[in-house]
Amino acid sequence: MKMGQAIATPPAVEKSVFDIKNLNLWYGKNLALKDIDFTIYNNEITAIIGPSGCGKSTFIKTLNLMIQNIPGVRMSGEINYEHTNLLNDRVDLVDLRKKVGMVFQKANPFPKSIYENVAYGPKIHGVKKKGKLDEIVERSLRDVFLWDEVKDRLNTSALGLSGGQQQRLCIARAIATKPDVILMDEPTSALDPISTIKIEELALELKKNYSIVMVTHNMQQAARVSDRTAFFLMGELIEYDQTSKIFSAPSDKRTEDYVTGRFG
Ligand SMILES: Nc1ncnc2c1ncn2[C@@H]1O[C@H](COP(=O)(O)OP(=O)(O)OP(=O)(O)O)[C@@H](O)[C@H]1O
Repeated sequence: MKMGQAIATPPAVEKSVFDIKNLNLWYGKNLALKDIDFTIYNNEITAIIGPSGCGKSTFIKTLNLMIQNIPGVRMSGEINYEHTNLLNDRVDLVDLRKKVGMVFQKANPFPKSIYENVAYGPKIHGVKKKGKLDEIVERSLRDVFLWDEVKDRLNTSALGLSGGQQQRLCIARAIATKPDVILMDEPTSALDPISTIKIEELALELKKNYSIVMVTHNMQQAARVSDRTAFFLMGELIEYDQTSKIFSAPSDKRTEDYVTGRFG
């Protein structure tokens, strides 16, 4: 190397968290996911978009195997997570769902106190000491920017919170067990615009420590928060790329038609 020559910074290595290959999923005889190849990367927000019925919810529910609760579901292919193919290897579902947490469209806090909602997961996973639980509850509620709003009413019912607060509580409940991945299935579709913005800001903050996969009907939301966007159509993954590319210069005409509002 010559004197004064700059040392090139090697490109950051993108680490994947899920590596999905040839995933097919049937509800009875109906093929709902067709040959999906999909890599989900660490510390990113991955948005899943597409018209109603294209398979977004089905896909996201394969990642923590929640889909298996539905009778008649059959899958083939590979869902590789932490060197394990979730479809072939024996998987401890309690452990998987600790690592791959989920938040739903409609906030679904347990009919218990705010404190108990957050402490629930850690207790199941063996944390018994009150001091440790207190610490986890406070940290989780701080991480979702809810602590200051609820610290004086931790022992009151979670059902007394507003919709937006309930959704942040559900995210706190998901992160209390220190997952790797948080799945969000239309997390803001039942919320007002201010609560929606709060959840989006929260997702941007959380991706520093977690990987987030977010199903959304709202294309502006995908464009605002996600690093990569996947466009599904009739069970197929049509295009998956950097979000900026999907919204400004998609490769597939069908993606372009969808993101420009020509159908959907
Ligand atoms: N429990 C089920 N049993 C049978 N078919 C189902 C079931 N759930 C979904 N499907 C079918 O699978 C396909 C994909 O549905 P899915 O709910 O994944 O779509 P989606 O993109 O999430 O739709 P939406 O945006 O309306 O929520 C649809 O044809 C749907 O009818």
